[in-house]
Amino acid sequence: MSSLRDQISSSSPPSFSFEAELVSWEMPRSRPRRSPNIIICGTPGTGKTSLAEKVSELSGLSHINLSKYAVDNQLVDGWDNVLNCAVLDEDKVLDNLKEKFADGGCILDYHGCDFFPEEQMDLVVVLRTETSALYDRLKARGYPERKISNNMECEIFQTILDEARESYDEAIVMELTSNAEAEQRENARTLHSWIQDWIKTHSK
Ligand SMILES: Nc1ncnc2c1ncn2[C@@H]1O[C@H](COP(=O)(O)OP(=O)(O)OP(=O)(O)O)[C@@H](O)[C@H]1O
Repeated sequence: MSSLRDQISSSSPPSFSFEAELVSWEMPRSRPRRSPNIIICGTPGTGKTSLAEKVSELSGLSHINLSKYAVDNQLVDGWDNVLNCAVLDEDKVLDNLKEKFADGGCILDYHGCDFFPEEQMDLVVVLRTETSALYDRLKARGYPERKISNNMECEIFQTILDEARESYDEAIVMELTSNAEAEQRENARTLHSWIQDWIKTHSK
């Protein structure tokens, strides 16, 4: 009498195959975003917050002023005495924002951009401002000379633009000039129509 093992090994294959079972089981994927996530970055004073507010008004996406958000939600890791601003605890920030990023529809405004996960970002906007206009804006804020010159150097050496290009696929990095108010309105319209196109394309 044949053993159970023999019976199993000699029996014809079952009607389903193990391979087919495996193929039908997919890796869990992050849920698709219904709206894009956008970072607006650039040297302090280039107009990130004011542009993000305008785009948020036009598009309905939610604006997160990251420096303020991090302070309000205790996601900071000290104070930078040179730049005179809070130092973010990047891990805490990412952990705090991961659900929002997964849903999509965030317009983040922050001077840097390199620590956001590339797969969660759809567009990285880098604002650029001529040095004379930037100097006037920073001076009007009453910033100390050291802070002004640090920020001016950052803009002259296009530090943030390089950071964006090194951290993300260049196809999603958009450089926009932000020297005059008319330009800011134009930038807001450009980003609004980019968002509408993105939503149309991704809802098909
Ligand atoms: N394109 C522009 N033309 C003229 N003025 C502008 C423009 N963009 C911003 N401003 C003005 O410059 C100042 C700084 O703008 P804003 O606070 O938006 O800059 P920011 O990049 O967010 O700065 P920070 O990083 O320090 O928060 C504001 O008074 C704003 O009205």
